[in-house]
Amino acid sequence: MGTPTTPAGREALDAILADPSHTLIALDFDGTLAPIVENPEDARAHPDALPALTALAPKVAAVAVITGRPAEVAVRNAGFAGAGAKGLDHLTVLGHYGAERWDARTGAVTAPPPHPGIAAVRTELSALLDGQDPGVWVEEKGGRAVAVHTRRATAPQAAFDALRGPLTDLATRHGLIVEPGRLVLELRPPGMDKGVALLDHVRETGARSVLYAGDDLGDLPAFAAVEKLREDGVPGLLVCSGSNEVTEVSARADLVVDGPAGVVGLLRELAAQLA
Ligand SMILES: O=P(O)(O)OC[C@H]1O[C@H](O[C@H]2O[C@H](CO)[C@@H](O)[C@H](O)[C@H]2O)[C@H](O)[C@@H](O)[C@@H]1O
Repeated sequence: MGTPTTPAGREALDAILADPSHTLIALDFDGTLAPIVENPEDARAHPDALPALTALAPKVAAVAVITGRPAEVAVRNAGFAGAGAKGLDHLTVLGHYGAERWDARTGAVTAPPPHPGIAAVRTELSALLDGQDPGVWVEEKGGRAVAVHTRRATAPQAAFDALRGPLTDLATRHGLIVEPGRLVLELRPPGMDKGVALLDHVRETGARSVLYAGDDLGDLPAFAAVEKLREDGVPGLLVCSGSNEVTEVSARADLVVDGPAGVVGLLRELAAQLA
């Protein structure tokens, strides 16, 4: 298992190893548990993710996946609902940045009503994207958000930069926010982020230490939440699933691992050490 490069990270790892039954393991999905691919529908958890999680979950207080995806999409693409997910009864998936929730114990999804701004934005989006590179496309997210992807454009970063301003104006006019990610600009309701979701889940589970792993800008509120928990005396280990697309996350992390394969290796090692 890699060694955290910061004193706070080493303290948190020691706390996790000493008292795993009060540890919350919280993980992002895309880019952290699942390798990045061109088509979001094709994203699947790393093949070793499920075995690693089923080995680790019974040894800790709780495991949560906190994702921008609809909860049921993350559940399906991670393979959490199938027979291979034995031992994951303490697993919760917090979708749409924490606005939605799926619990392994019940298999049910709870969600607030859709924000009316999403339908309004959807009707204006085609005109705004008219004339864009044909590789720019819109992901529908169950009527609760829309994501404009530029990964397939001829010049992905230039398309992202050009669209950011107009999409922000559009979102603002309809009471939404823009969540920038890895070559994606998501228009979604305000009021929830991964930091709020993580703090709520720490309170709910009574966790006394936390590990959070993420790779993207949308994970930074969760990183800030862990930093706040540390100030309040709750040790937290910040893990970056490293990529060459986002540098802000590795700069804030205690431990940088090599993408989803590295995250899964860390989870597996943790499970082995706790045995
Ligand atoms: O919070 P996350 O689990 O990281 O989800 C955030 C967004 O991830 C998805 O997009 C990213 O992954 C795609 C599949 O690998 C990739 O094609 C895209 O470029 C990435 O940005 C997802 O499609 C979005 O809806 C999520 O908001």
